[in-house]
Amino acid sequence: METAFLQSVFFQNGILKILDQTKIPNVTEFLEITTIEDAWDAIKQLKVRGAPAIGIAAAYGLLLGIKNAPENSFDDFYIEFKKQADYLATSRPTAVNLFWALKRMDERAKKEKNQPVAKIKEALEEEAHLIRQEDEEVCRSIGTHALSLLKDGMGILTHCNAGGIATAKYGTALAPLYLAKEKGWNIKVFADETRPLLQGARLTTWELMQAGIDVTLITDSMAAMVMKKGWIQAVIVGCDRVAANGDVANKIGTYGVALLAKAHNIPFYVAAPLSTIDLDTKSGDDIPIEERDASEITEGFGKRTAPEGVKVFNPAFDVTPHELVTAIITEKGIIKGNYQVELPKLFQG
Ligand SMILES: CSC[C@H]1O[C@H](OP(=O)(O)O)[C@H](O)[C@@H]1O
Repeated sequence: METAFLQSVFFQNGILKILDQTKIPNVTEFLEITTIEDAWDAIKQLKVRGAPAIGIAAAYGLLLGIKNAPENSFDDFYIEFKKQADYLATSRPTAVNLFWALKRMDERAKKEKNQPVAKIKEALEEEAHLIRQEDEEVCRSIGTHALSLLKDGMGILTHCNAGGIATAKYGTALAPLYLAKEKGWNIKVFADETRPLLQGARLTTWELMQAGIDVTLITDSMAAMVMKKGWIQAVIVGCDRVAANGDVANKIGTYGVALLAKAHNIPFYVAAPLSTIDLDTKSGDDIPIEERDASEITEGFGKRTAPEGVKVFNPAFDVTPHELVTAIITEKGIIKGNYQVELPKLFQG
């Protein structure tokens, strides 16, 4: 039986609706967003999060920003369009889906430039819905390809949340787990809590438990021990940007998990939609890494756990060198070997 998924981001009657992921697992609450400023804030505060979900939210948020854009000429409309798109682009720097979605909306606007502006706005809403719909199909396809790497009874470790709520549906790293469940497999998942924002503890365990999938919560520092105990046969994670050489930016802590997997001779898989592969970024050194507020570490979830004024380093992501990536699982298939050569082939027709 197919898993029932909660849609975490969608657009209805001119309103952007998002599942507020900062409230999970305690409250399942949808926000109704009617301004681009609130869309920007929802992305910044991780109320909507996960690379594909961020791209979808940005496409819908842009519709809110151009609602009252001038309709006398394309040129006047496009000045406002660019201003609003550039504003959304400042919300978070690492997940390339944000920029990929905004670029796709820009290309659609230019394609329709000879239409009356009212029609262009309709076409842009159609494009935003297409981005969401396609992501659903992409994630299901990633799940199907990833499933070929898994076996009934396996132990899987994952980091952060790359589940259905981080995408239009199914997720990326978690997609094969839902398909495995549909096949009646019993895969045992170990979810890193993923400090400091605990996407693993709060979101991944919540998603998998709802689906009846066997999940055990561990602290990030326990990953080495569970691997040493032989409980893990594969690691699968999501990503926020794959560089042209196969270096992968993902939630902070992923690089350490990749090193542990290598040390224990465990395959380390990255689930990546083509919308997260950025051939314009040469290597991981060129991926902008978001740094977030110190309070996420010193008083996470409102409880102070470090002295006032302590120095803090809070990068939201790290980069796993391509040498540690066993395979990149995309909607077009599983990529191994020389990523510099293999990744561009994904985009050739
Ligand atoms: C399916 S993309 C999931 C990816 O995004 C997360 O970052 P954030 O929670 O900050 O949006 C994390 O890196 C996940 O692997």
